Amino acid sequence: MQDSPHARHYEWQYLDLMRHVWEHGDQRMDRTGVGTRSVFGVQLRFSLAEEQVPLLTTKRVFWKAAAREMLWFLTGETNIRPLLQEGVTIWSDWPLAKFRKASGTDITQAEFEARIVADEAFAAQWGDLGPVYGKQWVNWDTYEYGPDGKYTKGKGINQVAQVVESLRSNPGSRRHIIEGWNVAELDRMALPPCHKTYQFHVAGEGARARLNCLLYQRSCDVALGLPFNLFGAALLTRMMAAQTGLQPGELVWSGGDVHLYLNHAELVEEQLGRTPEGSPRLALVRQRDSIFGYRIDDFQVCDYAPQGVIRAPVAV
Ligand SMILES: Nc1nc(=O)c2c([nH]1)NC[C@@H]1CN(c3ccc(C(=O)N[C@@H](CCC(=O)O)C(=O)O)cc3)CN21
Ligand SMILES: O=c1ccn([C@H]2C[C@H](O)[C@@H](COP(=O)(O)O)O2)c(=O)[nH]1
Repeated sequence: MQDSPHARHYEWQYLDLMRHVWEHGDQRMDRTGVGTRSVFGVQLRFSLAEEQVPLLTTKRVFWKAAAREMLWFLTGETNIRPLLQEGVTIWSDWPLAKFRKASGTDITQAEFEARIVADEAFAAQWGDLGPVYGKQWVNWDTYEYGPDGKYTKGKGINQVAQVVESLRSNPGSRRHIIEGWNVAELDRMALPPCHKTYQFHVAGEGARARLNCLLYQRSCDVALGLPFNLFGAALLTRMMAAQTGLQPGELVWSGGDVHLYLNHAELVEEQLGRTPEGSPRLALVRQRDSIFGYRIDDFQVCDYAPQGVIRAPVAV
């Protein structure tokens, strides 16, 4: 349907969801103390064919920050330093809050970030988020059990490399999964994974075989997180397709607790007054030898002329 010029713009799914959550969501207090309106169990579908990408046009989304975050996951990094070196500040709040509490100072976010960038030892001590996405994706801990019942650390599992391999060698498999929810390590993570499970699926055969992706997100901040998460999942799927010789198919996004923070009222009102326009395209301008070889300059977004930025506070 999305290929027809008369089809409804893909972004109405997002705006309809935002309206539904705001008007019908269950209002409650949440972990952050801000309060949300929440609905449970949502599905959205977006075509990734012909370079389509679910990038919002009713506000400017800083897609390069989302792309850099995705590339950072693929490196296995869990320290915010490499992100900050590239100007991406979306993960700073948690280490900052921890440092303020421990040091008893009220250092500004900018000062804290500058110090993480300038001082490697400081970054090692204060910039790490624990075993979050990157660690689980490319280096999930294993154990080797000895005959005495004792065990030693085994070699980490690179789930991303394994899925690339399984898509190539066994496309019909129903087990192409990247999982972030490592139950035993949740307590050491700054934030347990939100976009926790990515499942891939191959439809069709030969040169027309398509790669679909289903992302299950257990908890979703519709205003700030979802625009990033949709773009990130589309980008991951495009890289996966390029690495496995498949055509990009469909992104199915599935949410558990899907919410709007109560202090996002102005954003909601402003954005729901806007109408989606245009069809941005995501181009991969360079092929790499491995899914771990992509750089930010390998991605271009064309025909993106969004409406203005809408700022909103992030709940920590
Ligand atoms: N409450 C909350 N919402 C989230 O979306 C979220 C978290 N926490 N914690 C972990 C990560 C960090 N993420 C974030 C954090 C901040 C923005 C944000 O402020 N975005 C702004 C500006 C982005 C920029 O300047 O690059 C936006 O307008 O989208 C987005 C995603 C997504 N996640
Ligand atoms: O990629 C992300 C990361 C985080 N979020 C949001 C979802 C929630 O609002 C918070 C996480 O709080 P929990 O209490 O751990 O659910 O961050 C997101 O939407 N996308």
